[in-house]
Amino acid sequence: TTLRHDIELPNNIPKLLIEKHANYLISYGTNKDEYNYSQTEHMRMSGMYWGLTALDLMGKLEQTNKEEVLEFIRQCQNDNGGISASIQHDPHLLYTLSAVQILCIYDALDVINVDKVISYVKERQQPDGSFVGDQWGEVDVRFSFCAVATLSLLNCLDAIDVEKAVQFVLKCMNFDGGFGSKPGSESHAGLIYCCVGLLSITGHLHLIDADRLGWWLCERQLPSGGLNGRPEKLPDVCYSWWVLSALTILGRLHWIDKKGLMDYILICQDIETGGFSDRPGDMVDPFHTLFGLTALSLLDKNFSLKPINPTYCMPEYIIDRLGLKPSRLD
Ligand SMILES: COc1ccc(S(=O)(=O)N2Cc3cc(-c4ccc(C=O)o4)ccc3N(Cc3cncn3C)C[C@H]2Cc2ccc(O)cc2)cc1
Ligand SMILES: [Zn+2]
Repeated sequence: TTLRHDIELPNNIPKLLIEKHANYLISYGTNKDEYNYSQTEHMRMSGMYWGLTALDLMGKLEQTNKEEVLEFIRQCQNDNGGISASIQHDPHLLYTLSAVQILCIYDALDVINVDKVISYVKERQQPDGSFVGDQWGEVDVRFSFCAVATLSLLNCLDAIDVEKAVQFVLKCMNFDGGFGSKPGSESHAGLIYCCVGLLSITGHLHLIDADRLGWWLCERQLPSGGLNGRPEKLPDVCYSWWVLSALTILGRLHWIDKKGLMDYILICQDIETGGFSDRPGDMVDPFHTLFGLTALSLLDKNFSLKPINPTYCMPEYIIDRLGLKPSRLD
């Protein structure tokens, strides 16, 4: 038998500890001298998006300091329109998307210069349709997703060449039905989410082999119930989100053993501190806390969580308010 990387699950599964997770996220953002907080300055804008989206799903957004967040975002917009992870850092498509997602949740897009964000994103597109993340020029299909998601949230997709952006995504498709970060790169669940999400926004899902990709995604589930991101890897809560959101968009969520995955995710809660970790017993962080909650929201409506939109990883009611209709296969 092939040696499977996996973990053993204990038999008592805790229920979803919403109050603990809300307190963990609120205090993560408030005591700024705490060690972990200082280590994440280089990705602060994304960290804020992860924490605020999780709090909104739990119905706790009114416990956040909206004015402080809006002032921070305003100070992170650079002269070229791009938005950085922290004040005085370099702008990047990753943090421009996180900032726009936060402003959509707070319904406060007026605190930034939207026209300059649009031109910053447009300037990142390359002749082959791909996108670079910032002025250092690294190409990665993750940045294509950031560009398309940002512009669609700003209702301005026509600022870029959508057909060429789609062509580049198709060059990243592999024979296993999955997608890698660049043409020829190995399939990976996180990149599959980015490519499926981009094709969902632009209305090109018919270009995907949904059965072949759906099968590859279901193969991520291990005996522990958890999902990994590539064959032979260990399970990890954040892959629950990358795999489940892609399967939901492809209309094949029912191909997964939902109960097994739910138990795996619930075991990854820290019942003392609140928060979710990648695997049981590891350190929790806001990243895995968001993706544990969004996966549970997709798996079962009976957790007291708001519905999550699988394409944008934002609360469904925000996508509805923006009048956006990302496509899905039924
Ligand atoms: C702890 O080591 C890492 C490694 C990579 C990163 S990352 O920025 O390239 N990134 C996001 C990420 C964030 C965290 C984290 C810790 C504390 C906070 C506070 O907000 O956020 C932790 C991990 C992490 N990773 C790494 C990872 C997650 N599961 C397995 N791994 C190896 C993902 C990584 C890539 C990424 C994914 C989505 C996204 O929107 C942005 C970046 C960050 C920390
Ligand atoms: Zn992870």
